[in-house]
Amino acid sequence: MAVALQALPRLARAPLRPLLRGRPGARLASGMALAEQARMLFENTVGAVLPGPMMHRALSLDPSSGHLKVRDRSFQLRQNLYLVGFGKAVLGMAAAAEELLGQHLVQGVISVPKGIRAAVECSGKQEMLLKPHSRVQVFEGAEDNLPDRDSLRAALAIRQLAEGLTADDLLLVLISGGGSALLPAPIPPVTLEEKQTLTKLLAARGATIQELNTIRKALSQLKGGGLAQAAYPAQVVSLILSDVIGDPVEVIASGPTVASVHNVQDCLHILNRYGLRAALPRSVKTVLARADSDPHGPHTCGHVHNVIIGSNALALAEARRQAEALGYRAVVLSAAMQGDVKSVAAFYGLLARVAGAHLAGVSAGEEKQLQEQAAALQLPDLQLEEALEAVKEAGGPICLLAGGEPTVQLQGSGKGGRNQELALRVAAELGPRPPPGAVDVLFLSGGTDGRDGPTEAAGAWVTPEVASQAAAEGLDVATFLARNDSHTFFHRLQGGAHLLYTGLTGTNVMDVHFLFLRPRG
Ligand SMILES: Nc1ncnc2c1ncn2[C@@H]1O[C@H](COP(=O)(O)OP(=O)(O)OP(=O)(O)O)[C@@H](O)[C@H]1O
Ligand SMILES: O=C(O)[C@H](O)CO
Repeated sequence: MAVALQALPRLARAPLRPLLRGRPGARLASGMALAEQARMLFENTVGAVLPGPMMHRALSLDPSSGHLKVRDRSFQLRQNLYLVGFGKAVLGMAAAAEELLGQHLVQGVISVPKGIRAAVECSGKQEMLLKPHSRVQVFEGAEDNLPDRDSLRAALAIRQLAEGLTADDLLLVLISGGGSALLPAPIPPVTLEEKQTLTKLLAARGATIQELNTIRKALSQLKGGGLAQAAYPAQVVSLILSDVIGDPVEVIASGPTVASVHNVQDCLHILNRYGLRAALPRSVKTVLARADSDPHGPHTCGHVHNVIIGSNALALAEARRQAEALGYRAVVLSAAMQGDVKSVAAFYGLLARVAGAHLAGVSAGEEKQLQEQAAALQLPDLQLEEALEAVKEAGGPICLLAGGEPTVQLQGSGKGGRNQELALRVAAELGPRPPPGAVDVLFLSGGTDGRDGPTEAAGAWVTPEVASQAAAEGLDVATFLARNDSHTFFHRLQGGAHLLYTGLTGTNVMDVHFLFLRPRG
């Protein structure tokens, strides 16, 4: 455990070090333990997508004129700024907004996860906390990512603030993943309990986030553009930290400032698909029937400016820059890694062997199989050819980067998360069939929010040797995988040395995967 815990103070207490900026050089790559580099790269990648740096990148204020620039748009501030927010990363986003724009801020309300202020305080990240006499009211709720009474109170306070605005006002809306559960405002007669039950059932039956949020929008006063409509005629600027593949603004936190394009038929199809249509509560049927004959049609959002300020792609771009500074040839493979964790692990196993063979200068017999495996994953942005070309050209240290959110079909009752499970499955792929030649290989998978499933770890890293090291300690990889017990496995292996511990990071742009290959000697 000692080794694993060493990582904690680095991320939790100190500002992240700009990692060896500037001069690349193979000397760096070879002089430093691979595991230490991987761990540092993860920490620094997360550090680049913390709410503060992203808000500073997106916003700038001219203090003399009061002009607020949000990317390419300009807004006049004159003590007319209001703020609302909901999501797992919103506390830090609000703190940065207060720091930047505080003198113009009249009032704010945010809805954030239960316990987040205590966790942030505990980790010493003062910059993610609001000022002592802040004008922003904070509600904590949605334990276990489900809407509850506390988040309902927050949603009502947010709606009230929005409805009181005039054409002279500017509403800043801070949005991040987890926002749907933190902004529940069911359309009567649907009750909070009914919404909770329906959300749970859809999620448990495997509905995608797109499907889940289509239903949430249809039953909500604020989702699907409802918040933007409540704020009209004020101008609305939404700053969005994406936790959904492809960064679709209408899906992230159920798009409260984006007009919904779905109709009742879409909802009924989804409910049918998951066998829920017949058992719908009467209230839900009433609201859906009403929406069908709504004379106002969908919300209009012409007064809204939606801006994505952070995403998985941004994290990967930073990881690539930092890996290059360490002397690696770095390539981003995909920011849309999804699909069953078993297929994703098989892909990484094959990729490591093919890339390793190229580096070792031996023939890569499995290249066709790799291409088939990649095609089966259907990743829209996969840069496989580019990556393999880079490996062939580089002939030296390589770092392949990807991100997204694979899915785990839970079968056992063990303790784990999708990152630890992916890492362990990659270890199982590489153990019996490691890459050929004298090449060191390391694979890391980590959740940028710092919490992988219901565990305290953010993820884990593995090498092809993990399976045999585990066997020497009496741990059988296949047995732990069959129980979905990856966390217990890594916790026991070498005293937890392969686990990543960062604590709650205060951000969330899905997961990142790093594959390092380094010729030995
Ligand atoms: N024992 C386990 N082994 C592997 N994966 C697990 C296990 N238990 C839960 N999970 C996975 O963890 C995920 C839920 O955890 P988590 O809260 O980190 O993800 P999330 O709800 O997608 O939130 P976020 O997007 O903010 O990370 C689910 O995808 C679930 O399948
Ligand atoms: O809150 C939500 O809807 C999910 O985290 C996706 O953004």
